[in-house]
Amino acid sequence: MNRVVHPIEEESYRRLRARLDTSHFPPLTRAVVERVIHSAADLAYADDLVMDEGELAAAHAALHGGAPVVVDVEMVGAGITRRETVCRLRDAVAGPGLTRSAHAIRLAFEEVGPGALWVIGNAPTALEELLTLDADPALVIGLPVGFVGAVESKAALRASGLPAVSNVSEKGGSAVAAAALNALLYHPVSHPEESS
Ligand SMILES: C/C1=C2N=C(/C=C3N=C(/C(C)=C4\N[C@@](C)([C@@H]5N=C1[C@](C)(CCC(=O)O)[C@H]5CC(=O)O)[C@@](C)(CC(=O)O)[C@@H]4CCC(=O)O)[C@@](C)(CC(=O)O)[C@@H]\3CCC(=O)O)C(C)(C)[C@@H]/2CCC(=O)O
Repeated sequence: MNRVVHPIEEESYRRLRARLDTSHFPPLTRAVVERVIHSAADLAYADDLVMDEGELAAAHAALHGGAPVVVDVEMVGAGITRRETVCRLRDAVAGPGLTRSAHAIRLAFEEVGPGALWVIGNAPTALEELLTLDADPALVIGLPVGFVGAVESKAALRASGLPAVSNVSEKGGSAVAAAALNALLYHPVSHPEESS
């Protein structure tokens, strides 16, 4: 995607790189780490985020091949401005032992089926629910925030073996999760003829 980068964003990246050497990260990992840090102004994410370059490469191809993108809450979708997203929170209802966010994940899976990219930035219960489904995701960006359940749900994501972007701490949030997806959206698609 050809994107015109605003001078303020350019300056933000210049200052970020002056304070943190990210050059040792492989390309997609670097793109995600930098965009998350850029969105949160929090350099500590460099040691907190967990991801795998090979999984990112496969997810990047799926994303640019048209795989659907599902988000847990509208706030995450609002941050992903260059791609349509699926969010079923408005249709969801809370029940005994079920948050609206978790129900929304069930509804979204019924809509999109396997192979989607899932972006969870708010609700730990949404991530927990996703892990109970046979969703065969292209990627799970699991970056819910908070004191209750966020750390545990992200640890469960890592233990699941699914392709994932997560972090170890209580930090996260809608803007950070949207930024991680945007990093993959903005990263150029290389064509075989360009590398020969
Ligand atoms: C427990 C919940 C937490 N919410 C957090 C932080 C924020 N949530 C905002 C908003 C507007 C929404 N949060 C809901 C998702 C709502 N939040 C919850 C739930 C009660 C349970 C989720 C869970 O534990 O997994 C959840 C309701 C539900 O039944 O699922 C939201 C749907 C509530 C609503 O309006 O009905 C709503 C989502 C709106 C959307 O679609 O975008 C905040 C903006 C609230 C605020 O002003 O404080 C904020 C946004 C943070 C962000 O970056 O996303 C926590 C901190 C994640 C908290 C988790 C537990 C904790 O540790 O406190």
